[in-house]
Amino acid sequence: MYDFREWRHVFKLDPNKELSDERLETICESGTDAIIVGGTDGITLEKVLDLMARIRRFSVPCVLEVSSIDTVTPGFDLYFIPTILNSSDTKWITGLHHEAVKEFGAVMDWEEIVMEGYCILNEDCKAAKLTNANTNLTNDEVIAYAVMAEKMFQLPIFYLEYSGKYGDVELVENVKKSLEKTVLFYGGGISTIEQAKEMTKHADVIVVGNAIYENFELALETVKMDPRIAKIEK
Ligand SMILES: CC(C)=CCC/C(C)=C/CC/C(C)=C/CC/C(C)=C/CC/C(C)=C/CC/C(C)=C/CC/C(C)=C/COP(=O)(O)OP(=O)(O)O
Ligand SMILES: O=P(O)(O)OC[C@@H](O)CO
Ligand SMILES: [Mg+2]
Repeated sequence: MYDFREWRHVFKLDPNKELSDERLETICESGTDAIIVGGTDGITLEKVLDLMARIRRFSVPCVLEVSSIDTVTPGFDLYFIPTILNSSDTKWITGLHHEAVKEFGAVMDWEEIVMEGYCILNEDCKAAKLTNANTNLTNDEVIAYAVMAEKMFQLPIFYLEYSGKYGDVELVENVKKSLEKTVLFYGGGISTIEQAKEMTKHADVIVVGNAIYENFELALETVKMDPRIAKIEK
């Protein structure tokens, strides 16, 4: 299923982190809607290619979330391109994107490319530091970014990013209410099925990343928040 509008749950795998073949198979066959390959630091083309080849043994949709121009490679089902709406450096909003389109424009298949408007809210996460994101935002300011993503820029995805920290459920609920068409991704600190269920009530898609590397069994359980999968398991 390559239509991210239908997704509810995805795992984000970091090419810079170790995962055994057995665990990778369990993740890919878990019933999750897709695997996103992405991370902030230590990402090399070699590591991306290796992880892509290992995921490709399974039928789950496989997405590259592009974090640098040097690590883009053909072979993924979709390419998610972050633009950090609350970055204070234009490089992370349109700068690198401009360079990439200059370099790859002629070979880019726009049907496979999906823009993500990020709002990063955990000041301590690597992505916030790298992009110099202004995380000191009121709820109204976050909502304004969501509305800009949808109404001004017509971005298909708005991504509330708390990487490494469980976020503010009420804010996620209010952001969701402010969106009509743009799909709301929530990622950050989901490590139990209870948290997965709580965020799923509001976000369209929840993203589980670090928990895979920290408590594999609990991370795996987060898939079961999806009634489609829970039903199969009953
Ligand atoms: C033939 C061919 C090569 C086809 C492909 C064509 C194609 C798709 C070309 C790409 C074109 C393009 C426009 C590329 C974009 C260029 C680019 C580098 C944009 C910038 C992206 C960006 C803003 C990156 C910043 C880092 C970031 C926000 C990454 C997102 C992932 C994220 C938030 C991870 C969370 O952090 P994590 O690493 O998990 O943290 P921990 O390690 O602490 O867990
Ligand atoms: O790693 P965690 O905290 O689960 O966050 C998931 C994802 O949003 C990271 O980009
Ligand atoms: Mg991570």
